[in-house]
Amino acid sequence: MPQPNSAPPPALNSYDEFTRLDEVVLGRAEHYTDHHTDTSWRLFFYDNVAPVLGQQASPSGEELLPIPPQLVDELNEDIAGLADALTACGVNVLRPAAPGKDVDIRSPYWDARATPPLNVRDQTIILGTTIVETAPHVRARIFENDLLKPVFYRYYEAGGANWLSMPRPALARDSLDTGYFTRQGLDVARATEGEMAGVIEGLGLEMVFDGAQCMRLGRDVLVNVANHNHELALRWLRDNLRDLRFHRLDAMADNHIDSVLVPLRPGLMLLRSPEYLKFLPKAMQSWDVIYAPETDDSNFPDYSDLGFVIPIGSRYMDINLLSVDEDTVIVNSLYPELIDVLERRGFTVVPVRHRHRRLFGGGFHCFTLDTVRRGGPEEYLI
Ligand SMILES: NC(=[NH2+])NCCC[C@H](N)C(=O)O
Repeated sequence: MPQPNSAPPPALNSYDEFTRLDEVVLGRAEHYTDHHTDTSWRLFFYDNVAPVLGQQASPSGEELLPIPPQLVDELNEDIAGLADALTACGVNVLRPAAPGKDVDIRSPYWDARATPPLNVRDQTIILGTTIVETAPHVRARIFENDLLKPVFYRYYEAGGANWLSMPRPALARDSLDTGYFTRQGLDVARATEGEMAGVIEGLGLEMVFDGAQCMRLGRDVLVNVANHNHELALRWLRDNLRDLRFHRLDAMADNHIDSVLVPLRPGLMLLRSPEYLKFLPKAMQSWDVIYAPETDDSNFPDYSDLGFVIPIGSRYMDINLLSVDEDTVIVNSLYPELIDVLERRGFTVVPVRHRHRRLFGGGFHCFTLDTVRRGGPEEYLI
């Protein structure tokens, strides 16, 4: 509960990715001890992990893949740098509660080692003045938002904020759609074999969706739909948030799109490559584009000595920048090529080091949930 003398929190208001940021939730990585590489995890990261599954992911059929603690310490150091940079930019930084221990969770159909609330972009979308909790794909993440509840109640108690939650999926044996991969001719056996989850008779594909499948542009929201799990979620969004216009992006990526596309200001976006233009709404195809510059392998740490080499994120993770306002962006200092391009376009770049972005599946946009920005439900797609 708020202390009697503390200033009232600002009202939840977040309609876009680029207007002036006043308050943000920044994830944390304590107790990130393992990747629980069950079927839900393997399918979620299949684009990145398929080539290495069967090698490092489960060397002896074990589902828990221990993460060397040194890497988590270094990740926490880099997140502390991000917190300092945000504060120096005048942004109020809130944190999820800490898990306080390694957490094992169990549903009637499966069990999992819980993931800490690091990529807080994923299980929630702020749509204007509404907190929308989404429907996790990865079983290990199903209770992750519990640790954000103190923050959500802070806004809810202050008034002005609505709070909705998609139906919580059971994530039973047949809940997840493998269609995105099979349509590309890929064999998903390496993800689905050894599936431990129980069956719920009569339950097929469920609504399953992550917040990071959306990009917000005022009244318009782009939504990546790569399979039937997502299709159900898009319908739910349309039914429940009637003042917003949702634009379906047809399988622009397997799930998240924030390492493909980041709108920088009205009329200008950062895009992974020209191949992605065709997925965007017509009105956006005429925007000015900054394409992600090539980067060097030397900008990525070498993990061979640690024997831990599962990249769950792609080489493009650093597209995933966070805008403080339409002229100021926080960018990984280990992507100097992008910093250079943005500075030449007149941006003030705040460089923050982030070493292990490919191991924890997130960049600065993923690690943050921007709860208070100044923009409203503007019309940017005209
Ligand atoms: N919000 C996030 N966790 N985004 C991460 C997207 C990562 C994307 N799948 C890639 O490998 O590039």
